Amino acid sequence: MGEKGHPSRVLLECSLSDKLCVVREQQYEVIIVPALLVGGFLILLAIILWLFIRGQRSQRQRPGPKGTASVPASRDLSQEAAGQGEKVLLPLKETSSVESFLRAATPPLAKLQLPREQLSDVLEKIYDGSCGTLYHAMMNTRDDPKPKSVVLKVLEEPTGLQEVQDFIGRIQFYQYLGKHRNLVQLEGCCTERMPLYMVLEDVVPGDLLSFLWTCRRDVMTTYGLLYDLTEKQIYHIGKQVLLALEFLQNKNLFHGDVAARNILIQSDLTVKLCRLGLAYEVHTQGAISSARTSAVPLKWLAPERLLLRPASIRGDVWSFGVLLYEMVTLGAPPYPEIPPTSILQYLQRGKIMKRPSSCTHAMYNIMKCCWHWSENRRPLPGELRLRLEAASRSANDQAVLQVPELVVPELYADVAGISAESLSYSYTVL
Ligand SMILES: Nc1ncnc2c1ncn2[C@@H]1O[C@H](COP(=O)(O)OP(=O)(O)OP(=O)(O)O)[C@@H](O)[C@H]1O
Repeated sequence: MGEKGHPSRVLLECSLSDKLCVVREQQYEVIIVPALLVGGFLILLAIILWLFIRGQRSQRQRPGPKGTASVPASRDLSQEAAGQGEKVLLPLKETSSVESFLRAATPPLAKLQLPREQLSDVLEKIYDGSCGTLYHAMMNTRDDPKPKSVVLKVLEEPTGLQEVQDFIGRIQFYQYLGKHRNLVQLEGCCTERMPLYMVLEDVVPGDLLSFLWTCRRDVMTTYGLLYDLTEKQIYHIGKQVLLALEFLQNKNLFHGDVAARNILIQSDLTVKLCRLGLAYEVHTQGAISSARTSAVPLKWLAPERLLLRPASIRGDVWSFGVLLYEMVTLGAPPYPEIPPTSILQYLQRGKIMKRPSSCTHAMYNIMKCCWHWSENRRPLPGELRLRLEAASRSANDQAVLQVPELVVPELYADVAGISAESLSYSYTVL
C-alpha cells in the first residue's frame, strides 16, 4: 500500500530520474516514523508505570482524612516484638476498630470478667496456640487464700481486628457450650483492653500422649498420678472422651481432631478434651475450612475427611478408634509402617491397622467398628459408649500395659506425620 502511494508524492517533489531524492524520501519514512512510534510507546509506558506506582503508594499509606498514619494500637500493641526488635503496628483505623469492638463485646461477657490484678506474673509458657499463646499462671481468688494454678491463653499482638474478633468469638463459644466435666473449662476472661486473656482451668499433669509415653518409663508417681495403665482404665478414659463427644453432638457439633495429644488427663484419671478450635469453626461456619482440615494429621482422619468430603461426628468416631490404638500401645504412632501421605491409598485398599499384641480381641472389635469405611456403619458416640461399658465389665484391671521402648519425640513426629513443634509441651513434661 505504502509503496504504491509514494510515487505521486515523489513525482511532485522530485523528478523521476532523481534517485537520491527518492531514497531520501524513503529514508524519512523508514527511520523517522518508527522512531516516533517507539518514542510514543515509551512515553505511554512511562505514564502507565507512574500511575501504577502512585496507586500502590496511596494504598499503602491510607487511611484517613488526616493523611497517612501507622501507629501503635495501644501501649501493649506497641511493645517491641519479642527478640525481633520490630514494632507491632496496626493501622490507625484498625486500632480504633479494635477498641470500639472490645467496648461493644465486653458487656455481654460481664459475668466472665476477672480483675487482671488477680492474676500473678506469667510463670511458664506452655504452647504457641493457633489463637494466642498458652501460659501457666497463678490466680488469687476471694474464696481461697491460696492462689490457684490456671492456664492463660493470651492474645498479645493481633495482626488485625479479625484476630481479636476470633479470640472473643472463642470466649463466647465456651459460654455457649456451658460446662461439661470432660471439656476444658473456661474460668473467666479479661477483654476490656489488650492484651486479651482467656483463663482456663489448669489440667495437671497435662496431655494424655505424654502420660502414655511416661507410662513406658519406670516412673512411679507424679502429681499423685500412677503411671500405670490397665485395660479397664483405657475403657474408663475412653468413656469420658465419648461423653464429651456426645455433648458436642447434642449441640450439632463435632470435635474434628480427637487424638491423645488433644486430651488432658488429671491425677484422678479424669480426662478433658481440649483444642476446641475446629468445633468453634463448625459452630460459626457450619463446617471446617479446608485450611484447618489440612492442619489435622492425616493418620487420625476418617476416609471422608481425607477425601475432603463434609465431616461429621462419625469422623470423630473413626479418630476415637485410633485413640484406643494409641492408648493400648502407650502412645505408638498409628500405622507405623505407612508414610502419612499414603494413608488414603492404604485405606482405599480396604486395609486397617492390625491388632496390637497388647490389645484384647474385645477391644480390637471396638476399634474395627470405628473403622468402617462407610460412615453410616460406624456407631454414634452414645452407642459406642455402651459397647465400651459392656467390654469394661470383663476387662482386666490388674495387668499393667508395658512397652519397653522409649519414645524419641522427633522420630514419633516423623512417623505420625505431625509437626515436632506441636509436641513441644510433651517435651517439657517428659
Ligand atoms: N487447660 C489446660 N491445661 C493444661 N494444658 C492445656 C490446657 N489447655 C491447653 N493445654 C495444652 O495446650 C495445647 C494447646 O491447646 P489449645 O486447646 O489452646 O489449642 P490451640 O492451638 O489454641 O487450638 P485450637 O485452635 O484448636 O483451640 C494442648 O494440646 C495442651 O497440651
